[in-house]
Amino acid sequence: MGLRLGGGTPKALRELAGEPLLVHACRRLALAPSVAMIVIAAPPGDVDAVRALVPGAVVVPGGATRQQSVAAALAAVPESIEVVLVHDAARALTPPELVEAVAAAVRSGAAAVVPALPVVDTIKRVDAGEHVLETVDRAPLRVIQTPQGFPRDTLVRAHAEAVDEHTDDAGMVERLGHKVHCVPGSDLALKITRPLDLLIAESLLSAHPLPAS
Ligand SMILES: Nc1ccn([C@@H]2O[C@H](COP(=O)(O)OP(=O)(O)OP(=O)(O)O)[C@@H](O)[C@H]2O)c(=O)n1
Ligand SMILES: C[C@](O)(CO)[C@H](O)COP(=O)(O)O
Repeated sequence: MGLRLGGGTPKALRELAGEPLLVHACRRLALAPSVAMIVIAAPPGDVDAVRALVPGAVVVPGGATRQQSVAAALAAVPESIEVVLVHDAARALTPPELVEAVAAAVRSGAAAVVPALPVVDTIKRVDAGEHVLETVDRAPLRVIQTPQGFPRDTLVRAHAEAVDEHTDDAGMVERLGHKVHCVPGSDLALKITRPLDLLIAESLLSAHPLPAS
């Protein structure tokens, strides 16, 4: 619903440079040679609007949580598709090269692939009163982005066997005991979450337009 971004419109439909985030995201996905089809889990009240925005995509109603939305979209992926990438419309400027790198790593045999960036700030753990308990070693920490890639069967099993809510799909595959492989993430794949992120995205978009087709 884009509550942290504000504005009263489901986030995927909020505009960046005159076009919905969803359209920016799908355009970049479609430019990755590995992407054969796009399935969108849309806000349930906006399914028709989303179909009109991305005519080539399969559109299904999303769920109450991100995990439920992914499960709904996954159920609409044909059996013939062997590699599934799960992406956030909120990461609207994710470059096609990153999409392709994730798909390639899955094809090379990984059970789960995530784009990862190093942590740039000092990280501290705090108690309920906001008192610092410890300063965490940030060297082994990573910020995780999307798209996240999986062999279809692995992702289907992870969703079928999930007993609690996860903030990403790789976390569910991790729970099955599989190794999750990191590929270098991208600053362009930032998740547009707060109003500041929209300003940053505007600036990134003018600095990194897609090549004219
Ligand atoms: N029920 C939901 C909730 C989120 N998402 C998607 O998951 C991605 C990451 O979620 P987030 O950034 O948390 O989006 P919102 O849930 O819209 O944000 P907020 O929590 O601020 O409302 C977004 O592309 C969003 O569209 C989804 O498909 N289904
Ligand atoms: C999937 C994700 O984008 C990876 O960083 C993130 O976990 C989504 O989290 P949100 O709380 O639903 O924004």
